Amino acid sequence: MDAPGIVVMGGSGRMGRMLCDLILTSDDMHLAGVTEAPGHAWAGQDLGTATGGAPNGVPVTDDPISVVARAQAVIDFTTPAATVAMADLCAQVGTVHVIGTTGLSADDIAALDRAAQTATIIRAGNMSLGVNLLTQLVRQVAASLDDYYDIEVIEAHHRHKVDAPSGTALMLGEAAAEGRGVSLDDVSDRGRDGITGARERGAIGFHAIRGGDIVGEHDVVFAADGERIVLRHVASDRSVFARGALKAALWGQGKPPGSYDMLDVLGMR
Ligand SMILES: NC(=O)C1=CN([C@@H]2O[C@H](COP(=O)(O)OP(=O)(O)OC[C@H]3O[C@@H](n4cnc5c(N)ncnc54)[C@H](OP(=O)(O)O)[C@@H]3O)[C@@H](O)[C@H]2O)C=CC1
Ligand SMILES: O=C(O)C1=N[C@H](C(=O)O)C[C@H](O)C1
Repeated sequence: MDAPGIVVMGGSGRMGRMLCDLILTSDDMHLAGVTEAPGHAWAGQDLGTATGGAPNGVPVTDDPISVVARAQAVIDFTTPAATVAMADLCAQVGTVHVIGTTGLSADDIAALDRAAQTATIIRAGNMSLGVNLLTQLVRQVAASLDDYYDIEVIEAHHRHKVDAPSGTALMLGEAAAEGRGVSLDDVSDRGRDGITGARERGAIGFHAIRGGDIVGEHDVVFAADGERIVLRHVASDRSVFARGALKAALWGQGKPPGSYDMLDVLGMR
């Protein structure tokens, strides 16, 4: 069987560039095309030429259907609006949709769930093995401690990041809430400022640092009187996210329609 054809959305983005480079050197898949936002300077060009090299036969387009219908998977690290539109297209043509985009609203997630009735969607706020393992550890620690231990999630990212809390912070917060047997919506306390009053017992706090070129760092703190447990993940290279996404694209081949995440892909459930 031929190696699956992959379409990368937003090939000029930070994650898009990393994904294209990895796929172009992979024996397990080939780069079937790259999509860009309507009117992007690269649209209509060959990817090799657009990136200042020799032509490599990979089309860049702002008309996704022309490449998606002939591919086996789309990898999408873009924006919520672009992701929701692509989920509809993947549902129509039966292409696996791997989603790393964060900052999705409840309405966006509902739209993705509707698309997943006919499409295979794999979505995670963090595609690295390390963070997905960390979610399991956080769930376990939260289940072992009572709410005398205050939980705070602290994340740090580069100055260009547009959403907060990060998708990873929300995954870790969800894991902590699950471990504690509560709903995150009921206990979430985001970005304190001013005269906030004393901390509410049982709250799960979120704090975001933005600066420089930080790739992605997350601490989950369990703080009690007299001791503190800190679970930490540090990403120093975006390839950890890209490799997870490529693994998901291959794993999704032949899977029935539905909503999956990286715990499914990594066999960690
Ligand atoms: N789940 C995970 O493991 C990870 C998730 N992310 C998330 O991925 C997303 C992207 O991150 P990052 O790569 O740093 O961001 P960038 O802004 O560098 O890249 C996003 C790219 O998407 C492009 N784009 C926007 N709209 C469309 C469209 N309709 N069709 C095709 N391309 C489009 C943008 O183009 P233009 O600039 O022209 O608008 C841009 O090139 C964020 O939500 C981030 O949080 C990031 C890393 C890991
Ligand atoms: O925007 C980023 O860069 C990242 N986004 C993801 C998130 O929101 O958690 C994953 C990673 O931390 C990098």
